[in-house]
Amino acid sequence: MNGPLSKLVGWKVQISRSDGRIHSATVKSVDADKSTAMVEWMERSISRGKEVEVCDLFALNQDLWDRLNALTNKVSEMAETPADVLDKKYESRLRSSRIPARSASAVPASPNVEESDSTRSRQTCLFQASAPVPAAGSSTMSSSGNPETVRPDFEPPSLPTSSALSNRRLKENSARPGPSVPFVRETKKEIETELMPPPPSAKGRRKSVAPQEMNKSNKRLSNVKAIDITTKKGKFAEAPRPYQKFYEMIQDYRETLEITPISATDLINTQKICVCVRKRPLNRQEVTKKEIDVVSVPGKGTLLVHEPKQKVDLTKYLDNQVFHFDHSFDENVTNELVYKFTAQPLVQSIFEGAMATCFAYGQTGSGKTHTMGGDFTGKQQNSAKGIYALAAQDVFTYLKHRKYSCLDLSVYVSFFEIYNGKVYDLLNKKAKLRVLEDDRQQVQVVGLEEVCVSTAEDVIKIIQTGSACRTSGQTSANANSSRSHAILQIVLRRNDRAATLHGKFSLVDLAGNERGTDVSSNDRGTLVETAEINRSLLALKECIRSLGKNSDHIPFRMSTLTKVLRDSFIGEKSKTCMIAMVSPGMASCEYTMNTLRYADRVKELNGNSKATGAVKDKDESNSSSEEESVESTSVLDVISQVTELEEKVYTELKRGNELANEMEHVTFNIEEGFPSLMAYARTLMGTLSELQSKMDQERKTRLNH
Ligand SMILES: Nc1ncnc2c1ncn2[C@@H]1O[C@H](COP(=O)(O)OP(=O)(O)OP(=O)(O)O)[C@@H](O)[C@H]1O
Repeated sequence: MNGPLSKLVGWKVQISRSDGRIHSATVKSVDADKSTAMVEWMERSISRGKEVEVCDLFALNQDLWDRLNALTNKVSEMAETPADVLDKKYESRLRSSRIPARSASAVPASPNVEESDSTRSRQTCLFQASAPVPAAGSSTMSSSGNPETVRPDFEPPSLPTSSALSNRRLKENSARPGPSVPFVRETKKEIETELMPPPPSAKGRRKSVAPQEMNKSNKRLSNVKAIDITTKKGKFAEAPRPYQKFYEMIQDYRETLEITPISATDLINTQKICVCVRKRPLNRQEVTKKEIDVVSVPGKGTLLVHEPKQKVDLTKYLDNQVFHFDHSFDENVTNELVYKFTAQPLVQSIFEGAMATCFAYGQTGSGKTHTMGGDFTGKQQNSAKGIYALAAQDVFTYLKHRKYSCLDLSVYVSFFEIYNGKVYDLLNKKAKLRVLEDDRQQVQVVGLEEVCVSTAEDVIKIIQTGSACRTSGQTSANANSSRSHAILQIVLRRNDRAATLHGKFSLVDLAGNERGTDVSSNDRGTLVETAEINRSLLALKECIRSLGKNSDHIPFRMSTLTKVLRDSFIGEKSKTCMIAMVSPGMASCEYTMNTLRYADRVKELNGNSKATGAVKDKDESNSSSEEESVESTSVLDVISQVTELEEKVYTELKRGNELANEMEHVTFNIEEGFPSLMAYARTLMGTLSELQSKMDQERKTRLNH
C-alpha cells in the first residue's frame, strides 16, 4: 500500500478504548480499502492490538494531518514515481472515503445523538440534504460571489465532507471569471488540499479538547462518519454500515485478545496429519458493502468466529467460537509463509519414499486457488507464487542434494481434475480417463499424461496450461465457481529401476465445500454434482481419519477422489496436510463454521493432538470418534443407495414423459397403449416404495441407536 496513509505505519498515535481510556499505540499497518489501521500497544507486558477507523485516528490525533501533509507536500514536489501512480489510484478512494475533513474536531456536539441505526440513517439524509457548509468561523463565497454569513458556534452540526469541500471549490470556480475547471479533472494536489489544515482563522478557533471530551467527540464522529458523498457523482451518500452494533461488539471483543501473529521463526508441525486454517482478507466487493469481518486470528493456531446472534427479545449478542489448529494464518500472511508451515515440511518425505498430500479445503471464493495456484493480479494468476510452484522449486533443490542425488530420480508431473466423479486430464485436452483397481488394490488412472520435467519453470508452465482448462459450472451460489477437484501430482521415479515409483506429492485444490449443501437449485445436474461433491468430501475426511488412526481399513472406494489418492492414506511414511480456507465476511459465517467443523473433525484423531475443536463443542467431542466414523460411513452408504434409486426414478419419469407425448398423438390407440401405461405406473410405484422403505429402515436403525 503506497498511498498517503501508508506513511502512518510506525507512527505513535493516541487511540481511544471502548472503556473511554485514551492512550498511545503504534500504527502497524493501514488498509486503505477499509479505511482502517491496525494499532498495537503493550499492556501489562502483553502485546495487544486493535483495528481502528482511520477517521477516528485523525479525529483523536490533531497533529496527524500536519505531519502527514508535511510529508505528502514533500512527495508532491518530486517527479512522478510509480508510488505516485498508486497514490493517484488512492485518490479516488480518498474522495469517497470516510475520512472526515480536518475541521472535524470543530463539529459541535449534537445533544441527542443516539447510537441507533435509524438515527444514523436519519443523519445521513440530513447531511445529504443540507448545503455544504464551511467550518465554523470560516467564510466562503456563495454562488453569487458574495461572502456568506459566518455561522455561530452554536448552530447545528455540519461536517464539511470531502464532497462538501469539493462542491465548495466548484462554487468558487463558477463564481470566478474565466472558464470553470471541470470537477472530474481534479488534480492530486487539489485532493491533497482536502487534507490541509483549515485556514488560520478556523484553526485559531479550534478548541482544545480534553481527552474525555475528545473521546465523546470521537464517538460523535463515528456517528456521522457515514455521511460522505461520492464526489464524482456528487449526490450519492455512502450507505451506513449494516449491523453496526455487531461490528462494534466484535471490535470491543478484539481489544481483549492477545495477538501473536505467526512468524517465520515459529516451530513447524511435523506430525503425520497437519491441519491449518487460513483467513483471507475482505475483498473489494465486501469492503464496498461494508461487510463485517467476523473472524479473528490471534495466532498460535487459534481462530475465532464471532457469530452474530439475536435473542428472542431481540437483544443482539456474539457467539464467540474458538477453534484450535496446528497453525492459523491471518489475512496478512503471504503464500510463502503458508507454504513454509504446510506443504514444505512434506517435500522431503517424498524423497524418503513417502506419499504426501496437501489439500486446500473451503468455501468457493475463500482462497483455495489463490493459495495453491498463486495470487491474482487482476485476472492474471501469478503461478510462481502458489504452493504448487513453491513445492516444485523445493523438489528440484532436494533432487540436487547429495543425500538424494545417488537415488537417480526423475521428476514427472501430472495434472487432472475430478468432476462429477469422472477424471479429466488437464494436460491432454481434458481427455476423460478411467480409474481402474487391480487385484492388489492398486488404483490406476488409465492413460494419464505424466510429463517429465527438469526445472521448476517447466512445472509452472504446466500449472498455467492445466489451470486454464479447469472445469467451472454455474450455481445459484456463485456464477463462476469451481465445482471440480484439481490435483497436481509431482512424482519421483527411479531411473535405474525401470521408472518405478519412489515418492509422490499430491497437491489438491478441492471443489467449494458449500456445494455439498447447496440444494437450492432445481436443476437435476447441479443436484447430482452437489451429491457427488458431498460424497467425496465426506469420504476424504474418513480416509484422513483412518490414516490418523493407522487403521487397516481405509474407506477409499467411497469416491473417485479417495480412490485416486489411495496411496496417500496408506503406509507408515504417508503425511497429509489440510489447509482450511475461510472467508471473513458475516455473510459467509455459516459456511465458515462448516469448514472449521470439518477441519476440526479431520484433526481430532491425530494421535498427538490435544484439545482441538470449538470450545463450545467440547462435550460433544467426548463421544466415541470410532462410532462417529462408522456412522459417517453408514450415512455415505445410504446416500449412495438413495442416489441410485433416485436415478432409477428419474429414468422412469423420463419414460412416463415419452408415454404422455405418445398419448397426445392422434394415432394413439388406447387399447394398445393402456398396458404400457399400467406397466409404467407399477414400475414407478415400485421404485418409489423401495426408496421409501430404504429411508424408513434407516430411520428405525437410527432410532434404535
Ligand atoms: N489470502 C488472500 N489474499 C488476498 N486475496 C485473496 C486471498 N485469498 C483469496 N483471495 C482473492 O479472493 C478471490 C477468490 O479466491 P480463490 O479464487 O482463490 O477462491 P477459491 O476458494 O479457489 O474459489 P473457487 O472454489 O471458486 O475456486 C480471488 O480474487 C483471490 O485473489
